Amino acid sequence: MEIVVFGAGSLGSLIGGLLAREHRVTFVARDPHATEVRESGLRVGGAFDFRVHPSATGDERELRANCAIVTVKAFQTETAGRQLATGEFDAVLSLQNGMGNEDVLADYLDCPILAGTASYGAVLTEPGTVECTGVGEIALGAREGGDSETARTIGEAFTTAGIETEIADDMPRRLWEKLAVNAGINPVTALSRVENGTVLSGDASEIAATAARETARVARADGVELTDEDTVSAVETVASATVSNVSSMHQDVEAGRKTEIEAINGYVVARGERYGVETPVNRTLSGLVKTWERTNG
Ligand SMILES: NC(=O)C1=CN([C@@H]2O[C@H](COP(=O)(O)OP(=O)(O)OC[C@H]3O[C@@H](n4cnc5c(N)ncnc54)[C@H](OP(=O)(O)O)[C@@H]3O)[C@@H](O)[C@H]2O)C=CC1
Ligand SMILES: CC(C)(CO)C(=O)C(=O)O
Repeated sequence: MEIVVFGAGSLGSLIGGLLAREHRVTFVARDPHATEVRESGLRVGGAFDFRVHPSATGDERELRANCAIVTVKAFQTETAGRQLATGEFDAVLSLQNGMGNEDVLADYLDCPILAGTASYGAVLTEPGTVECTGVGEIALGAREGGDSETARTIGEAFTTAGIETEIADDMPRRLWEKLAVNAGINPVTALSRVENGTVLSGDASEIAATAARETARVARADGVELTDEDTVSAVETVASATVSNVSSMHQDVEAGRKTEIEAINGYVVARGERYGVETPVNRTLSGLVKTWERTNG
């Protein structure tokens, strides 16, 4: 299969590297990473140890492939959609965190847009080298839920490349559950500068659980079956499985980078307003992170 990875940073380089063992993969990446991959290949370390040689370009326009995988940060999705619209793809799959990415892509693209979640951990440690910090799985399917032939085809391509992949007919519920996990863990760990395991006890646990319960309430107002108990236990399961992880938002604030707060807690607040669901903890967390962004990001 011909696959384009649009935004080959940490996650995109890992997933693209795994796929390149079986498929023809092109990275759309920034320099110096793109040049290093083009000239010397990509080393995948951490939980893996191999080198592959995908194509790599910084030229985002007029690309063609069976599938484009979008792995830019949520606030870069609109640019990705605009650039991908200059090319031709049978399908586009978002593996990003946060909500609304698929809708933004659908605004620009005519092909089927698939939703996905990734529980792999990845860090681009230097140009040409990505470390897998946690082997997880990919779930992908139709963004509106239900069966999808396109999702099955792309899922098979992932599986052939040795990626643990589930074809899911309930992506809206999965996206909301992942959103609840991120809404609970990410801002709490970022604002307190603690590892994920800290949200398993004390005040941090209560704040994360409340943010997750608020998210579940908004999800239900949006027509998705998600219980408070399921979301709180999802937060606990992920925090337990990633005890020593530095969450992506914590990494962003440490590095002085813009965060994905708008697509995570900001989305919960905005959707809550639409349905008349109160989300005071998400509003507070979102407001604090945005205040930090305005003054430091
Ligand atoms: N890393 C992980 O372990 C996981 C990440 N995710 C999610 O995946 C998404 C990506 O995360 P992550 O990989 O960590 O982020 P990164 O910032 O490492 O990767 C995105 C990359 O895309 C590049 N990029 C953005 N726009 C363009 C463009 N127009 N052309 C070329 N390159 C571009 C960025 O460059 P620049 O920074 O210069 O803009 C960056 O190198 C996020 O939504 C994240 O929440 C989900 C699960 C796990
Ligand atoms: C699951 C979690 C919280 C793992 O750190 C994550 O997705 C993130 O850091 O963005």
